[in-house]
Amino acid sequence: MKQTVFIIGLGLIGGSLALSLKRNHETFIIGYDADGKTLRTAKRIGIIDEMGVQLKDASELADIIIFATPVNETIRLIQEMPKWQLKKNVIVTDTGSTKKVIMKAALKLKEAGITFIGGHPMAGSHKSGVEAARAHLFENAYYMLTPFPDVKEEQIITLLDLLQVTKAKIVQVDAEEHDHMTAVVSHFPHLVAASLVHQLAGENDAFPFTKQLAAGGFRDLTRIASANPIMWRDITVQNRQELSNQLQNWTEEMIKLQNLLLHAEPEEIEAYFSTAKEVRDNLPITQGAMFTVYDLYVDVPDYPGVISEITGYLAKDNISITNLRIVETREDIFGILVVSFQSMEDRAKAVECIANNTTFETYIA
Ligand SMILES: NC(=O)C1=CN([C@@H]2O[C@H](COP(=O)(O)OP(=O)(O)OC[C@H]3O[C@@H](n4cnc5c(N)ncnc54)[C@H](O)[C@@H]3O)[C@@H](O)[C@H]2O)C=CC1
Ligand SMILES: O=C(O)C(=O)Cc1ccc(O)cc1
Repeated sequence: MKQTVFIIGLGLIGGSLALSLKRNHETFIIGYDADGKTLRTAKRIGIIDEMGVQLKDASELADIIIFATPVNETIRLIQEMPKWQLKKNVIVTDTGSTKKVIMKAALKLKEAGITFIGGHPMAGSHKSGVEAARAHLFENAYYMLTPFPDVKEEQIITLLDLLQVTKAKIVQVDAEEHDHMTAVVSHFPHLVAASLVHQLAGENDAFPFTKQLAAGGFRDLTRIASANPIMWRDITVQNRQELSNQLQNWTEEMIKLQNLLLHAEPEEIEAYFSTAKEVRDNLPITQGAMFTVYDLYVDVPDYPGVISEITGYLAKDNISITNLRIVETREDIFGILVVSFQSMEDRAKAVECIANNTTFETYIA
C-alpha cells in the first residue's frame, strides 16, 4: 500500500532518511525545510518526491511524519501539532539525539490522540546539510525507538516496516536510559572534543606553531568538534543533567590521572594505558554514530602523478571511491594516501587491485 511520508528538516539526517526510504517504491516522500534553498535543492537532486510548501498543509496529507530538525525546533513544532488536522492513524516520529525532553513534549500529542514514537538513528557525521545526505548512512547502525509504554503494537510495526529499508538495527529503549547512554558515548565526547580544541586555541598567542603540529591523534580525537554548533547547543541544553554527571565522573578520572602522573611508578602508568587499550580494542564492531566510510591507507612514494596512478587503477577495475586525502608527504619518506570507500567489499577489491598493479603497501587502521 502506498504510504505518504512527510520529512521535516532535510539536512544530513532528514535527507539521508528520504534517500533511504525512497528505495521502497511504495513510499511517497514529501519534504519540508525552513530554509527554502535546502528545500529546492532536495527536490532538484531527487531526494524528495514533492516539496511541502506549508508545514501544516503537508502534515495533513501524511501517514507518517518524521522530524529531522534540531531538537529544540522539534519540541517547538510538536507543541503546535495538536492544532493541525492530521490523519486519524498518523504516526509521528523524530530523529533527535535526545529523547527525554522530546518524549515529555510529545505527551501533548498523546493527549490529543496522536501516536508519537521517539526515534534516534545512531549514525551521522560532523557534516551537516542536504548535500551531505547519503542513502546508506544508517546501514548496520543502531536505530533507537522510544515508544510510550501504551502505544499500539501495530503502530510500532508500521514504523518498523517503514524503517526496515534503512538496514539499521532497530532497538527499543527507555527514553531516560537512552539519554544516559548517549551522554556517555556521544554527547559528553563532544564536550571533550570541543574543550581540547579550546585548549589548543589558548596556545595560539604564545605558541602559534602548535596548531601546525596537530596531526593524526589530535585530529581523530577532535573531528566531532567540527559539527553543527546549533545542533550541539540544543543537545547539550536538553541533556544538561546527564552531561553534568559525566563531567563529574570525568573530573574525578582526571584527578586520578593527575595523581598517577605525579606520584605513580611507570608500571602503574603503563597499566592505565594497557587497560584502556584492552577496552578500546575490544569494543564491539558497530557502525553506530559514525559516518560509514571504509578507509584504506596506501603507503605511496612521493612522486608527481602517483595519486592519479592509483585512482586510475581503481577506476579501471570499476571501484568507486568516496574520498581521498594525504596524511603525510615529506621529502624522502613515503607518504600515506587515505582512500575511502562506501563498502568493505569495495575496500577489499581495492587492496587486491593495488597489489596487482603496484608494490605499494596497504593498511587498514
Ligand atoms: N548530525 C548527526 O550526526 C546526527 C543528528 N541527529 C539528529 O537529527 C536531527 C537533524 O540533524 P542533522 O540532519 O544533522 O542537522 P542538519 O543541520 O544537517 O539539518 C537540519 C535541517 O533542519 C532544518 N530546520 C531547522 N529548523 C527547522 C524548522 N523549524 N522547520 C523545518 N526545518 C528546519 C534546517 O534548515 C536544516 O536543513 C537533530 O535533531 C540531530 O540531533 C541524529 C543522529 C545523528
Ligand atoms: O560524527 C560522529 O561520529 C557522530 O557521533 C555523529 C552523531 C551525532 C549525533 C548523534 O546523535 C549520533 C551520531
